[in-house]
Amino acid sequence: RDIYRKWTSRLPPGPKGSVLVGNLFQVPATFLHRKLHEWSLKHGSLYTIWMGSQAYVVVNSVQVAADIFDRMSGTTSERPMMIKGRQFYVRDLLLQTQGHTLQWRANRRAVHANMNIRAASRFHPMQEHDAAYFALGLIQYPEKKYDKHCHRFATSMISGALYGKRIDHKDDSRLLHKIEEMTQRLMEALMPQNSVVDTLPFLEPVIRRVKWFRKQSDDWHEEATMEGFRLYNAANETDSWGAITTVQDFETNREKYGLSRDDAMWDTLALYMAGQETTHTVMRIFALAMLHNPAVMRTAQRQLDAICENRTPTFEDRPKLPYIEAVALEAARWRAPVPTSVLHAASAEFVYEGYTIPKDTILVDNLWSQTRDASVYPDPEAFNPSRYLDQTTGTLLPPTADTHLSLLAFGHGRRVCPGRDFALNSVFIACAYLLWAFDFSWPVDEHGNEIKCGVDEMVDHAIVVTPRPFDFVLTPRQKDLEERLTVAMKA
Ligand code: HEM
Repeated sequence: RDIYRKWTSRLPPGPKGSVLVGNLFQVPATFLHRKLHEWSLKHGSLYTIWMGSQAYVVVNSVQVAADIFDRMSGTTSERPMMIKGRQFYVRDLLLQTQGHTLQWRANRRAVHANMNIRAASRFHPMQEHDAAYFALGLIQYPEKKYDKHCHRFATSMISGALYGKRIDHKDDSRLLHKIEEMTQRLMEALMPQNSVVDTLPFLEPVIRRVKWFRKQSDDWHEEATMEGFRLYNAANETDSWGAITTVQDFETNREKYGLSRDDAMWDTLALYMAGQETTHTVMRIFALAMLHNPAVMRTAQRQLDAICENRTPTFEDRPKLPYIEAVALEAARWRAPVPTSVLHAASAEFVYEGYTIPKDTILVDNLWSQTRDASVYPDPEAFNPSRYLDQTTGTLLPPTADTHLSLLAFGHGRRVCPGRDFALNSVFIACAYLLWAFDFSWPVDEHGNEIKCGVDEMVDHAIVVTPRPFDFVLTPRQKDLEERLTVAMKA
């Protein structure tokens, strides 16, 4: 039946696979985006791969993605069944894997109320403070690797906004690691190539019935519920700078949002899981980009020096710092942290360019290929913040209504990342502080050769792909830097 279905399908053609399992054995266990990109060079902007009997339509160009995920979002905003991850691990309680249901809508509304562009600005004082603390930490704790500093910063931001709990440089608490470790286990379970039951769904009733098969997922669920409530119940009212925490808002407005206490707990956990490693990764990509592109670093520093002179940057300076904003946007595009986004699915059959895409087809929003689409990003491998700027005035170009080119790394349609404004605020202010405070350079070996990390030396953490840890030298570029950062933190 499957073979007949494949032969008669009117899906876009793709790489040839074997008759029974399709492309299953051609799909690598890691760096999936590289294989999908390689196929896109041969099969174009839209192609199909088969994992057993499940069709995956891969969307590779900016225009086709805008058509399918934005214009047709009414039918393309479903999430796949993902029996192992969505059903067994999170029991359909986690926002990012939930179906396009009324419950998901209620969750999204509550999250949007907290993280939309205006609401997210209430966290500016906390973010400014923590950016100064980030820069100070790089001076005071030089033995700690840069990636650990980024990790602390990203975790402190999200846990401050959700629970009002910031993370200290000396802190090595559960807050820093526990949720991340659980997210990692979940991400692995969600990767289709790691799930036998998603490739051979007829096994589902057996696995559902036999407790032993479900041990891993049951343990994960129990642990996540416990950790989630531990954090939720201990949350502070504000982030310590006067902004209402997300938990506090949920507790005040739960009824209005249509959430139970369990829903509210899972929503905060969803934000924590989604916001920690992504933001952390962009900060690592930013440093890698500055080290490989010293001319960009100097242009950014010139703009900072002209606007801030020798005081620390603030959010108030943002409209006058378009180049720094563009550096943050380009870091997210250049090495998209979530290169194949989160899988979407079709909730009904639809026709696109003469192809018929049946209900339940999985849709891969291949952000990696889209962010290398040379028709809209000329010379896509170059790290070039100027692509977002008006070449005459140097101001930020208005967003492209059709294709949101400056925000492509955050996905599409109704599922677009609801934390993007909050994330970009964190990244903007941290980039501004680090560029204002330091020059970045590669360390050298005993022969004077630079010890570099290549732009493609990445680690795959399942869903999030991040640069490997690397060393570099930070040279202070301001007089009395430590004192000034300390003063900025107290301001
Ligand atoms: C620079 C950092 C970030 C990047 C690159 C990023 C990227 C993404 C992407 C690609 C998606 C999938 C969108 C889709 O399915 O079309 C997503 C979803 C999501 N993100 Fe982010 N994200 C970032 C930071 C954050 C932060 C800080 C939060 C929380 C405050 C967050 C919360 C979420 C949630 C809850 C979803 C699921 C939305 C849904 O399924 O309806 N993200 N993000």
